[in-house]
Amino acid sequence: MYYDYFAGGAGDEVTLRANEASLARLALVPRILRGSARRELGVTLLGTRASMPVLVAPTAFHRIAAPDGERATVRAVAAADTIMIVSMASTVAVEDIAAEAPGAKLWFQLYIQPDRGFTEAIIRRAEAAGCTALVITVDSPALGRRERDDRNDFHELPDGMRCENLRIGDAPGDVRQITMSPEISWDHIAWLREITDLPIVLKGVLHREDARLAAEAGVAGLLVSNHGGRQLDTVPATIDVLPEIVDAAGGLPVLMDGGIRRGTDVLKALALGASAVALGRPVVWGLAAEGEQGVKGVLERIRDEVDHALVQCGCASVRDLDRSFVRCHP
Ligand SMILES: Cc1cc2nc3c(=O)[nH]c(=O)nc-3n(C[C@H](O)[C@H](O)[C@H](O)COP(=O)(O)O)c2cc1C
Ligand SMILES: CCCCCCC(=O)C(=O)O
Repeated sequence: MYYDYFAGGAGDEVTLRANEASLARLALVPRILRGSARRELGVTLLGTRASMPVLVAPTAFHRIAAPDGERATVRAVAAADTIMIVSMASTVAVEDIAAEAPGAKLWFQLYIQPDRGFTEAIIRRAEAAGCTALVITVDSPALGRRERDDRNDFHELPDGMRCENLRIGDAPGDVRQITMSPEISWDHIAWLREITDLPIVLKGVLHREDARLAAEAGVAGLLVSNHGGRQLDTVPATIDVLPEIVDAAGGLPVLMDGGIRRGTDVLKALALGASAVALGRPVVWGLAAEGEQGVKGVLERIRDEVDHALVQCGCASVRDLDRSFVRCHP
């Protein structure tokens, strides 16, 4: 049941499969004879330095995967010196995640709740915990139809686990439910810009017109995402829309997630204009297999693969990549 929750997607899982399949269809075209002994993998995103262009995407309910849950994840992410986007649906409170690894680089993912006062209170908690950006998930006006969860009747967390960022009191049951609201609009983004100084990233952008509107709305960045194929099934693979979103975004930093499994996938996304990518399920698999060590293993393996793919492509830095490094297989 829990494996299905983490692994699964919406509907027939067409988009879930497409994310990896579209990346696999692209070929890398390396350059030669550009001698350089060392590679620079680091990137600066919205003022936060990450040691590599690979972030940890927000994923819910880590305590289902490992007893320590998000505490183990954040220790591993801090050791890797990259950014963890803490899910609003984490099973450890954002304050406790921050306290577990002082200095960890945290961004906070938010589902805007219909109750603006409650939404604002959550943002204040994220700010006070030291999160340096807000990632607003905008692909969820309703929860995706996840048929694996329906078949397994998985609709509640196990006893003793809650979405701790929605707690409103000390009793075990004093926790609100997350509402995915169809009423969220651009007005809410304007309101968020009024109430917080944190840079805002919109997560779940797939349409180029929305990229243009987002730039107009004054957000700081975009995350091209289809929620790992878990929201509307049959939407495009993220890598397939990335270039047109980059072109429409008016110079905003554009991140991407969905199907990134190898260093070569990271290079393809960067070559097509992403400033960085984020990993969802691979982090959960590392956590479930070996807790903190498992997440460290996933992050160090992908760092090594990015470095190896860069040297093979004749690049000294992730900034050397451009669209000429990628072709679609005939
Ligand atoms: C188990 C699971 C839980 C997720 N929880 C959240 C969440 O709480 N908030 C959110 O914005 N996205 C959530 N996502 C989507 C991820 O942030 C990300 O977009 C996706 O996993 C990337 O695809 P990948 O798993 O192929 O790497 C979740 C994804 C998975 C697999
Ligand atoms: C109604 C609670 C949903 C939790 C959100 C987790 C999530 O985004 C996911 O993809 O699962």
